[in-house]
Amino acid sequence: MRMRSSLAHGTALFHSRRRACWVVFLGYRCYAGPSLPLPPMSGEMVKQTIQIYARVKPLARRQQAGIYSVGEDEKSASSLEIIVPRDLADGFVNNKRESYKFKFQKIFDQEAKQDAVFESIAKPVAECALAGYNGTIFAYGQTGSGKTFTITGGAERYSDRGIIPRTLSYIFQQLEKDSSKVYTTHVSYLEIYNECGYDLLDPRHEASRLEDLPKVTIMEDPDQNIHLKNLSLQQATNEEEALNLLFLGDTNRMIAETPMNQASTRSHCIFTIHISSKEPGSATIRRSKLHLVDLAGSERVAKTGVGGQLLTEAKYINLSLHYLEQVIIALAEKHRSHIPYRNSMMTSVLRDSLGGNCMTTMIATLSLDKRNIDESISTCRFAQRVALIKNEAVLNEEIDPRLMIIQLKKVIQELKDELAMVTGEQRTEELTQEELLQLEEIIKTFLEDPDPESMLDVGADMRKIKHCFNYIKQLINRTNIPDRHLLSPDITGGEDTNTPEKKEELKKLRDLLHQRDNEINILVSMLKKEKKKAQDALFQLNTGSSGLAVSESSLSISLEEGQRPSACVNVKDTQDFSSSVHRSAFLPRRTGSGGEMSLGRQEAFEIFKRDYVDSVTIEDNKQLLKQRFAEAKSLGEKVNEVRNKINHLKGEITQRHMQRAALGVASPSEELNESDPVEERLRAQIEEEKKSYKTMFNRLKGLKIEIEHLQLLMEKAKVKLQKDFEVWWSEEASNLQDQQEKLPVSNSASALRASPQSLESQQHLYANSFSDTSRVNPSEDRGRKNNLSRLSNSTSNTRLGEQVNFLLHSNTPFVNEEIWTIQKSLLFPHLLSLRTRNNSPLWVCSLTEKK
Ligand SMILES: Nc1ncnc2c1ncn2[C@@H]1O[C@H](COP(=O)(O)OP(=O)(O)OP(=O)(O)O)[C@@H](O)[C@H]1O
Repeated sequence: MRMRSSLAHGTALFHSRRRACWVVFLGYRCYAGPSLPLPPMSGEMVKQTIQIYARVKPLARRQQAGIYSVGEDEKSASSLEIIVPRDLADGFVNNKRESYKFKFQKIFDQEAKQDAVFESIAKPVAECALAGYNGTIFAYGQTGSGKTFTITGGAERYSDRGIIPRTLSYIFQQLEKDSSKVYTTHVSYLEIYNECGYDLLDPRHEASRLEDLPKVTIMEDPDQNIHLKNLSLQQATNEEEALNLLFLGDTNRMIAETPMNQASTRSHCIFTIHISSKEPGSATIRRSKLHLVDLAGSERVAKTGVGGQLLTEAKYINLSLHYLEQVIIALAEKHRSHIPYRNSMMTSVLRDSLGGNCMTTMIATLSLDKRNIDESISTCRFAQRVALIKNEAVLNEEIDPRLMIIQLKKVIQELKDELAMVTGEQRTEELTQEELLQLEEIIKTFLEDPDPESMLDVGADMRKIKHCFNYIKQLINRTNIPDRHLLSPDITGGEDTNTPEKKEELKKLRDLLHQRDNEINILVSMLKKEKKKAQDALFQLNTGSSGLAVSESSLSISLEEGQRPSACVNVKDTQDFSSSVHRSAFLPRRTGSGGEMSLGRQEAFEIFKRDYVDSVTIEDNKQLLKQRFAEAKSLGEKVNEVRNKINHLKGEITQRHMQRAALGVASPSEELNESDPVEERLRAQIEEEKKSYKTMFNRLKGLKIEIEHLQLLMEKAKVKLQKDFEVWWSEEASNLQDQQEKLPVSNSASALRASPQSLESQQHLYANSFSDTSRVNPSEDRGRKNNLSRLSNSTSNTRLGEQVNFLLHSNTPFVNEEIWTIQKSLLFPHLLSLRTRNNSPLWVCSLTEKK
């Protein structure tokens, strides 16, 4: 005999758990009630015979030769036919018959899975337990026929979980779903070994010898209710906790090794799930128990070939199973008044499950190989007798005595109060502090309730009624008096305002109200005025700036408005030429978003950038940066390649190791430590790759630094460019202004009177005039020419041509000699600036490209 290894986790969990009451009431009366449990208040009775099922353990192929067959009859019950082979028929079973037929609710053949067994057998019983009925499922069969496998499950696969874990899981799932009731669940795990009971959830189980453990004993009260002393009930609030307890109990379970079965359980085990449920606020509690029983093997002692301790065990097991059979036989006989439950502990404990308040199901586990055929037939016969037993399950409802007492006390008090009121008898004693507080709470709730139908119910106690009136009166006086002055006559009922003083006061208040109204009106109109003013100012500001924008985009001679009113008069289409160009149009103008440039200025900036002295450096750097980026990218790819290669080579070495190890196993003579040339080569290759990896990696690092540096340089250059542009822009603007001030009015006026030429010839002229800009560096020159051609191309009307033509060919002294170039103002196509040799701007034109 040996104990299964202890489970540290389970034990720890167990120790922290609160121990339940030491006495458990079996039967439908509660375990935790007063010393004399109350009878069930109500209950729907369910009468049914014990349901019997058979499960056939999978056999080895060679044993499967036509020993049994499974069929279904017209009532959809299953029948099992066991055919006794001729060589066995002469034996002790029955030497005349060769075939035995048994009926079951259902037969689970060899291939039946655990989930199917649970669905058909355990689920309905679990549902009954949840509804408040007791239930029992017990497995009966010879050693090794699959009782433990069916009830607890196999340890190998998750899918092998048996009825207990699946039932726990199902029950907790259902409890979670049902929020209408408050449920409490406890479990107990009893082991009956050699007619003694042990608590499998007792934490001392592992540490002590079995003999030293307190035995679970049966006690019977005068009402023949069974109580189990020393069996603990452990609360399990969820599936995990319940499974831990099951696991702990299984670990503690006694097992012995017999020649027939190396891990045969030699004890009866009863795992019980206790469920109680109560609707919130209700005094009715439902309590039910679900016993899941794994009986010890039913084989005959002679066959097991054991002796000593095991023989004693076998005797006890057989004895208790014999008593179980006695009980079953007695129950099956209709007129037997005495049922010998007390003969064994197991029958005492399962008393309710056998012919009592319980829905009971039996699973006959069968091992239908030749060797066990007689045992299987015995099991089936036993099952047939069990099927005759009728049980009467009732809904286990009871009233919680504590709640019942509270409720009854309340009723008595109410009746007393009513009586006192009817008889006119006055209760003289003062209301207690607690009662007063309660009343105040009730009044508050009543006053706050918006429902006009709500009632103030304080019972028939006159003291309470009086107190309520007083309290409400005080409340009204205290809280409402000051406010009543402000109430309208309708609300106050008009009565209070009738006195001359109150009328006076009311008048004063109304005047005050009127005065305040006036004040508010004045303030509002002031506010409106201010708002309008602000809007006007804002509007003016906006139109002012849009005026600038208009002047900027229009073409006119660069003179102040009013100074040269005739400037545009001579031009054909006055709509296209504005008469003025405001000086500020040329000044650096920031838009609302701060650093953004206006369109013209932006274009100027673009061209300035192109002609900028450092632009070559910037461009070079940009190219270099691009180059470096490309280089870094390809280098990065190469580095990755090399790394992959190294990893691959390493993998090859590992494979090589494995091959060599396998070789070493196959032929131990081969020396594994001997150096491997293939591996050597692979290692050399890795070294090479590592070297190149390192070089490339370093180069990549260098490149990264270089790129960062170049980026920094670019950033700096950008800032410098922007600054230079700003300087140039403002210089340009101030020069222009000076120039405008000095300019003789007649020049421009006469210029505009000059005869127009064709656009083509004008373009030609521009080109010529720019062709001898020898002092300008070639790139600048190219830029200007481009700008010029852009300008000419974009100007499809002849007006611009007319003006420029005049400037170039008129007899004014600066024309031909003085004009050096159409320079910077060409930076943006809307502006033209004629410059003299000393680079001072003469004219600035703004043009609109209207077609
Ligand atoms: N339906 C089944 N499918 C697969 N394996 C099974 C089945 N039934 C039983 N077994 C295997 O047979 C062996 C014995 O089963 P089990 O321990 O459940 O028998 P038992 O009736 O509980 O024996 P005992 O009476 O000695 O406790 C176990 O290894 C179990 O895994």
